Amino acid sequence: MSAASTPQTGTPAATRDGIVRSVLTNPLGLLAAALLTMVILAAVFAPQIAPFPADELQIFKINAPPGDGYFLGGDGSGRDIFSRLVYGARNTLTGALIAISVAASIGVTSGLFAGYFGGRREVVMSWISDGLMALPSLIVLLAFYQSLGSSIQVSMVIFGVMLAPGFYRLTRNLVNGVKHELYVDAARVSGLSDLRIIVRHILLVIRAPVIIQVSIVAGVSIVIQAGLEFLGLGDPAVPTWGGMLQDAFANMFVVPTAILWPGLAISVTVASFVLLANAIRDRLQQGNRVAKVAALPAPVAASAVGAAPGDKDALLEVRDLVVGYPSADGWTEVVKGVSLQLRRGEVLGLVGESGSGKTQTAFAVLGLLSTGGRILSGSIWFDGRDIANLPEEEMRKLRGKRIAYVPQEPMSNLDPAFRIGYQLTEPMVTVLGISRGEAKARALKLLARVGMPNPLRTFNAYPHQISGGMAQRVLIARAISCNPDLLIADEPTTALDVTVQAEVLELLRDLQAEMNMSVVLVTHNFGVVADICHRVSVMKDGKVVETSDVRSLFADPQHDYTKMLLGAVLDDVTPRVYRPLSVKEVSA
Ligand SMILES: Nc1ncnc2c1ncn2[C@@H]1O[C@H](COP(=O)(O)OP(=O)(O)OP(=O)(O)O)[C@@H](O)[C@H]1O
Repeated sequence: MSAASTPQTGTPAATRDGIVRSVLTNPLGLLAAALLTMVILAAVFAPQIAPFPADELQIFKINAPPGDGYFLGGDGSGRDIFSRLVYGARNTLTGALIAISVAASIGVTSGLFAGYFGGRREVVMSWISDGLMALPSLIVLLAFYQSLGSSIQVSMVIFGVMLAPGFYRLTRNLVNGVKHELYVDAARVSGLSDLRIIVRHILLVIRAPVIIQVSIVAGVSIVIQAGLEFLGLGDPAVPTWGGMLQDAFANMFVVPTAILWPGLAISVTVASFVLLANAIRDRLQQGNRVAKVAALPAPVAASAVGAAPGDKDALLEVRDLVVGYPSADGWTEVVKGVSLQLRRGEVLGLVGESGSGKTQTAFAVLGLLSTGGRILSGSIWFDGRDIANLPEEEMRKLRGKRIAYVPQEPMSNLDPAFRIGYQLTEPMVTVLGISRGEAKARALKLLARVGMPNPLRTFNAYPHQISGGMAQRVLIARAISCNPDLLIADEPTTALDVTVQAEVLELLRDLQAEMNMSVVLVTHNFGVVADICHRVSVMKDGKVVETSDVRSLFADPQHDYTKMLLGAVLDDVTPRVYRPLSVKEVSA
């Protein structure tokens, strides 16, 4: 289940390549990247590109029209507008770079530490951040201009400090969102230092939103810088777009077109930064969908494969199921031609090592594959109907009512914001169409049935007020509340402690027998298989390598992989005596 709930993101390099490629395949992203590249190249190679030095005056070219070596004409002092635009790009981008560097280094560093360590550090940093945000940036810049002089670089340093709270808040919130992830705990437990965890694990996760913020702030800095220069607060000796705007504005009635060029340079550059940020954001919102997906083969249509099973007792028959996820090289198959059969009232164990495709097979039956996942071929016959790739509305009618699901992690499957009672009654009201009162009465009976000592108290409790074992019982109660024909349980006892595991397993077995439910039990625990299953399919690398009734599997495993799995479990242990109920006994 872990892999299913944690989509594969590939290596950082691959992800970076993916982002770059998809930004460049987005027309607006490509346009923005091309324009910004031109501006950056102009800034870097200004001395080579500009035909004249930025300050070279030609007295007879004052306000001259384009021509005679001045591509865009002369400004009010007889300087080449084109050359000043090119040098202006250099100074304007440098100013923006200063503001971003200051803002991002202060904001991201403090956000990382405040978010990660929390406590007083976070309180103090948040006060400072809130204080800075409360100050009006423009007034502060004017005040500093008065005392520090006309350097636009100094103004940009101060502006960077004023922008730092934006980065601080973003980073702190992102860190708060990821610092309790299991992989961060695992890194901590494995002895990594806090600094290393922050740099290796957390920074990597938060980098994309920070890049988007950088892009937006770059645009804002250019606008503010140009505004200050336009007000005459820059160094008149340094060519900048804002300074050019001021100069052109002064001569607006003589040469109205002169204002066009710096205005265009500022607008195009700022728009490019914003479009680039949007393109990156769009890419991130698409998750891991790669650009190639459109070219991949369409999934099979429902009912396109084979005929319904002849066996009237068969509730579920999975035939040659192939499940894939898009990757840079096409579809990666994670389930490779799985076939399973399940009769009414039967419990089928799906065993295999981690990553063998058990959960993906179960999720395909539920129609709940993670984003991008598809059934590429095969069929899933449920009660005489092929439900592979059934439209979502149709699938929704089956889920909950006819096919129910018990997850591995009870706590994360209960919404902490709602009482247990609401979470139990809501599906019944929606799926069965009964009244709230009826649903409540039924929920209380179910809670008593799954072994809650005080059903009413559990009904009124929030998820954090009950234990993991109780939460799993609640989820089992919810799963059976609409009398499903098929229950899919994905490692339902793995997250529980050993004594509770046995009780929950016993509960599942009793309920299965009482309701004559068919159950697919995903597990890697042969003890669980022996306790509750009638038949078992062993999976390896996305394929079923052996299917047999449980007794034969333990007595005479056929496949080497099954022998190896059993050997690993049964080494030095006397196999327990096993006698599951037969389907007939269960139905009787
Ligand atoms: N969203 C996804 N995108 C791409 N590959 C995935 C995705 N989810 C799962 N996989 C891959 O599918 C394969 C099978 O995963 P699955 O979760 O079915 O394994 P499992 O047998 O249930 O293992 P476990 O017992 O650890 O849950 C794994 O190689 C996994 O990496």
